[in-house]
Amino acid sequence: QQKLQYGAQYTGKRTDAAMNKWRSNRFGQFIHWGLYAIPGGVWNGKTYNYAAEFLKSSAKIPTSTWDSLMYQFNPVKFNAKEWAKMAKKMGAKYMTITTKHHEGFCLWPTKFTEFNISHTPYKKDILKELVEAYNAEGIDVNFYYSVLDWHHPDWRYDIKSAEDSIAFRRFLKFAADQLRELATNYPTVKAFWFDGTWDNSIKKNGWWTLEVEKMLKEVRPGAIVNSRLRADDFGKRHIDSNGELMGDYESGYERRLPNPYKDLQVTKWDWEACMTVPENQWGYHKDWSLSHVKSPLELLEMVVHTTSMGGNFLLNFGPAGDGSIRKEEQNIAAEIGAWMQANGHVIYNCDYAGWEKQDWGYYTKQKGSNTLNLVVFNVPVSGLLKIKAPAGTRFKTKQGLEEIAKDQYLFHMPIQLYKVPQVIILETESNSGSGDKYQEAKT
Ligand SMILES: C[C@@H]1N[C@@H](C(=O)NCc2ccccc2)[C@H](O)[C@@H]1O
Repeated sequence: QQKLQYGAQYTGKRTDAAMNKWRSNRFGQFIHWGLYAIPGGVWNGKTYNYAAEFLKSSAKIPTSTWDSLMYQFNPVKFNAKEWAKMAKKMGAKYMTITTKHHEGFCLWPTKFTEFNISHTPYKKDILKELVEAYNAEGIDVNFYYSVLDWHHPDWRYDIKSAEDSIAFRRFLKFAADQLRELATNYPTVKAFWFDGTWDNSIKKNGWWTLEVEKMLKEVRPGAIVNSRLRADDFGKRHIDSNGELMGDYESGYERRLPNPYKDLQVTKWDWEACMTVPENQWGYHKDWSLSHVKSPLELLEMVVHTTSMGGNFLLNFGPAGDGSIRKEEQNIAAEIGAWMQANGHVIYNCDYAGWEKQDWGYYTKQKGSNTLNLVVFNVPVSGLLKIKAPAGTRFKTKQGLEEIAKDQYLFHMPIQLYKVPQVIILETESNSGSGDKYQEAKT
């Protein structure tokens, strides 16, 4: 253990009301929307199959050319209330919006750069419209903010000279000013999702990442920041040089989930996974035939998988440049929403149950309750669900449950065709403790 000035500020999970609400939300909608949605992955008639929000670099477009897209940004089909209603129907409890992505274009009328929504034909404060529409639906709003900024002249990937460090100090002040502006002008914001913090320039300025965390929590008490913002005294990111998680939740799972057998360490802290519908498209891409597009059921399984390991799941939508939501995304929202409508009680305010995962699916548990939720994705041909209970567990539920050995059970599922994941709720005795019926075989 060494004394760190810019390391983790506390250990263990936050248990204040703001963090408890963030944790209980479990399922959120990510929205990537910016100038990149206008070309949608196509430039001069050529389709680029890289992530659409990287078109500027994949098509080697000069900054001045890219930035002039601002004068075309006029989403005539944008309707914040419609987006919010769709998210509500999907069962999202929070929404994270890209206030500024790597391109540097700001969705709010910031004082600190002209490269913002007020200089587009649309003019109005899109961020304000979204925050109000989503909050009106009872959905919390969080802000994604990319520190990496391809537009700003003082951005540096590394600090190699005195000039670099003078320019980058100006840049860090610019970014801190924008973040203070966001925390001040949109007072219902709940959390800040930092991205674009992997470069050496940031790793060499860990002090700034802590200063931003402190400032945001001062301006907006209860505010939540992700581990991706943070670098410590030695440039260590997410986890400090003493092995402690920095920020309020771990944000390393991007387009991948922790293994439910091998990565159980994640159940010890708060974490969030973010996921694209295609293989790797966050911004709107015109051509989704270029990769696998995940089905509603594939995505729903990820939601349940994440809850079963005590994490939040942030599912990405990439609205088109005109403000419309593509049909695949509308369909996902409707299908996931239908299941969440009937079964949200096994997701919201649920957590890791501590039971050994089985092939048929996932366990979740309502905090402090004696009910155990089984969410079945893979119905065995036998119809028998294997359950290995913690030592001495006693079930209140008898229906369908067959004890076959010490702490080993089979749950009998009715043999039928299942088209959606099945939820089975088992009741355990509150003080399930010692005493067992079958002796271990002597082998
Ligand atoms: C949450 C996602 N993070 C962004 C991302 O993948 N950035 C990675 C990256 C950006 C720039 C150079 C190399 C790698 C994506 O554009 C999404 O915003």
